[in-house]
Amino acid sequence: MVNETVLKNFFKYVDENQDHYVDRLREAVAIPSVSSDPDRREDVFRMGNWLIELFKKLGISYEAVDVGNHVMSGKTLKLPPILLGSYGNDPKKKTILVYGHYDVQPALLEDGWNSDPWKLVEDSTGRLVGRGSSDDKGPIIGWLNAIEAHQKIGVEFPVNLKICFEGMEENGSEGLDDLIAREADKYFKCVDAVCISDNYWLGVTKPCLTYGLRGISYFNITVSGPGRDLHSGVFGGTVYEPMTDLIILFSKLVTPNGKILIPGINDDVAELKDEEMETYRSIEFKLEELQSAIESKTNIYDNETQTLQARWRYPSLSIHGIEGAFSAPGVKTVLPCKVSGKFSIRSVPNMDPDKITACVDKFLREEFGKLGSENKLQVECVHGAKPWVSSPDHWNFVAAANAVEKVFNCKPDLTREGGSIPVTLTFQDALNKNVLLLPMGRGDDGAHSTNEKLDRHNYTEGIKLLGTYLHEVAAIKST
Ligand SMILES: C[C@H](N)C(=O)N[C@@H](Cc1c[nH]cn1)C(=O)O
Ligand SMILES: [Zn+2]
Ligand SMILES: [Zn+2]
Repeated sequence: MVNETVLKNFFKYVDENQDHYVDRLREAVAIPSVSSDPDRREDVFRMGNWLIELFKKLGISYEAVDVGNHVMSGKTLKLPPILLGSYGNDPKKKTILVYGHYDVQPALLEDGWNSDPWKLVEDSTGRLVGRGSSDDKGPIIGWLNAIEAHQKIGVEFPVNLKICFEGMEENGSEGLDDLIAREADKYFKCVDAVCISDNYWLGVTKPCLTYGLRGISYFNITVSGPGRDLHSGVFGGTVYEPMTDLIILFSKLVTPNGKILIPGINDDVAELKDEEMETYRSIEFKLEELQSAIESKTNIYDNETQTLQARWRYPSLSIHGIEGAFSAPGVKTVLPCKVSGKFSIRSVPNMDPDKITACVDKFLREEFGKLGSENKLQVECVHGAKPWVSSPDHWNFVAAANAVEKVFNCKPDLTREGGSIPVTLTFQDALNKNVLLLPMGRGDDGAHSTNEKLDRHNYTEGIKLLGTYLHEVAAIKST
């Protein structure tokens, strides 16, 4: 049984120290730890060091594992350290592994932010706006705040905690799978279950536990031809233009209503069974919540079930951008000599990353051949991760559901997630343990988008939720 007095004191302490936690998040957001930008790599290291200082303050023993180098945009860069922390080592207690990431997506004021993305600001409704607030700095700091609160109220921590924080999640989690394989029987040996707080509620009111993720295959397709950028007046009409070829290729990938046109891609999608249909009926989700999150009525489907299915159990293809293309304001009449188009495919059971790459490569080469262009095409899958679906019946999920009831006074929805957290399946397979996704933020947080936020309420209740989950884990029979 969980000691209710302990929880009451813990909740009270968290409530009374909210501003301290917000200040801590503010410090973290101020470090622009963008893993996909070579010029920001030092900041990713700075963020790792910031966490190490907090580990030291909280008495968490740690190792900052150097996982070597990688090449990005032609530059050899050091990979940020993977932080492995241990808090407690009592053989009578369960051991929970928590994972999160300290890198973030890029953000520029001119993308449409209402304030500097690296300065956490709180609006009048308690929205804490700043890059990484929800994805994933709020949640990772949430675990550490929960430890600190226990120390301050003088309460024994209910479990042994193993921590794995990486700085490359938004850029393919390089080095992590190998480290987990190496450490499965060492650092990760005593782990009883895994908890990841790195996704979002479905809507804005109801907490959820998540048991599925889509996979991702991220592609770069480069079309090159002329030896340098050219004047379109002087050379336009006389040369094969890389941008024209690329746009034609892009136009062949997907229809406006999301149907992927690459032969073979949809072949392995798991069949929809009656039991799965049942799972959509009980979920509290309204199209209005989606429309509010996307700030428009540009949704493809006019009902909730099809919308959820499109997000969770069918693949999607999104076009993200073109490197090398002129994008600044003004009228530059350039003809770019080399452009790289970026798109990704979110995959679902039973799709396989290698087969996806083979289908994409074959299709693009065939379509490029049809253009009769003298330019060159290069197709590269930058990173690929498999989808993941697990069973929410495990004690790990039951403990989390109990915690949701204690903190939010309601039963959580059981959801799948449209996004990807590549390491989830790795942990499940390498450690042979249950993995639970326990989100802190709301569906309208705008992760990866402009004006990303984490509501103060979600942050503070989230700290309580993570701590209470650990108490529930300690109290539950784990057979
Ligand atoms: C759900 C998680 N917070 C997240 O945002 N994951 C990213 C992972 C990724 C893969 N390539 C680049 N980023 C995502 O789903 O896009
Ligand atoms: Zn993310
Ligand atoms: Zn994330």
